[in-house]
Amino acid sequence: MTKPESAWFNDCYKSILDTPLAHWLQTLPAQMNEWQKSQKHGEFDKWCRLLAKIPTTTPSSTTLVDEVRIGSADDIDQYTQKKILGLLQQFMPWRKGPFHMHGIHVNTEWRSDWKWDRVAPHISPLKDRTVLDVGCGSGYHMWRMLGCDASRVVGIDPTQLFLIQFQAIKHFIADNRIHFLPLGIEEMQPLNAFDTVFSMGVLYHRKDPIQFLTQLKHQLRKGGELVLETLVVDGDAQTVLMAGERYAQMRNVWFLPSTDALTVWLARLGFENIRVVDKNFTTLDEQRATEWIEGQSLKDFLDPEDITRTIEGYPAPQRAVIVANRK
Ligand SMILES: Nc1ncnc2c1ncn2[C@@H]1O[C@H](C[S@+](CC[C@H]([NH3+])C(=O)[O-])CC(=O)[O-])[C@@H](O)[C@H]1O
Repeated sequence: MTKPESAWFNDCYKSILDTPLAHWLQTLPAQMNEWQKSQKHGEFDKWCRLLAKIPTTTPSSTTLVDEVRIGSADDIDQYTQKKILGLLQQFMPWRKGPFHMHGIHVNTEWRSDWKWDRVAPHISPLKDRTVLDVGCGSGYHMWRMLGCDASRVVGIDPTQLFLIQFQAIKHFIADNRIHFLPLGIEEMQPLNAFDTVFSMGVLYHRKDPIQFLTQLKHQLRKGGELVLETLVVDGDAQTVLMAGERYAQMRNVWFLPSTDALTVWLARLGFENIRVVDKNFTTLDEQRATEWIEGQSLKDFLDPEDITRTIEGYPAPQRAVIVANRK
């Protein structure tokens, strides 16, 4: 029997035939076959069996424009709603959202819609653009990109539970313009093809941020737009914070540049028209513990005496959005 992920990947291949991404087919199918053979998470097949149990419904409406909302509670009976809820709970922790499905509110750790509201006014209209979201998490922002009429949205993220969360949402929205591939950016061939590349919340997780930005550039066509969102610190063009073992309890945080330093990096790497369009301290309302995650959230990672500092004594999380074009 065909594995569910084979069907997902095949749909993706079909949807990029005869598009500016067609040359990806030179490497992608072999790479995903290899992934299936040797990289699948121990729980992956179990998650797929749970996914297959999600009832098929006929949503009365779907909106992706101001929020991600699929159908209403009235479209289904209470038993079906409980069944969907129970299955979605199996895919916890749900970090990026929120999602509304048939009256179920997946109240995620993050209000990712607030980030989108800070980003969206400053970018080129996505209508008819081919878009890549690097480090897409559950795919929340991908749905919002589709809501802006992008012609194709591809998300990559190596965390396999997020692929499952994405497919759980896609179960309710059959749309062949949107695909998630369980890859890290470093595994992608340089496609030089996307009109817009988003990378939100990833740069600080990369040990070599210069290489990372170069990899993002090589996914864009000439003139294409990079939308970069990352943790920053105050300071001049020479200021970059390298955290110690942990930053706000996260182990895998490397470089937090100032926006001026980031602008220098981008200019040196061959970007132009570089604009810092937003800067914002993450609030305790935007990232908080809910019933959809197990464990702690931002409040527990800040100094209880002074929330302008992390528990380790660094400046509290401040995020910037930078938009630039590939020369
Ligand atoms: N090498 C890699 N290549 C691609 N993705 C990666 C890599 N390494 C880690 N990730 C993925 O990058 C995402 C970062 S979260 C941002 C989500 C969304 N964009 C958001 O803006 O809310 C931010 C955070 O929670 O700190 C995770 O989903 C990782 O699996």
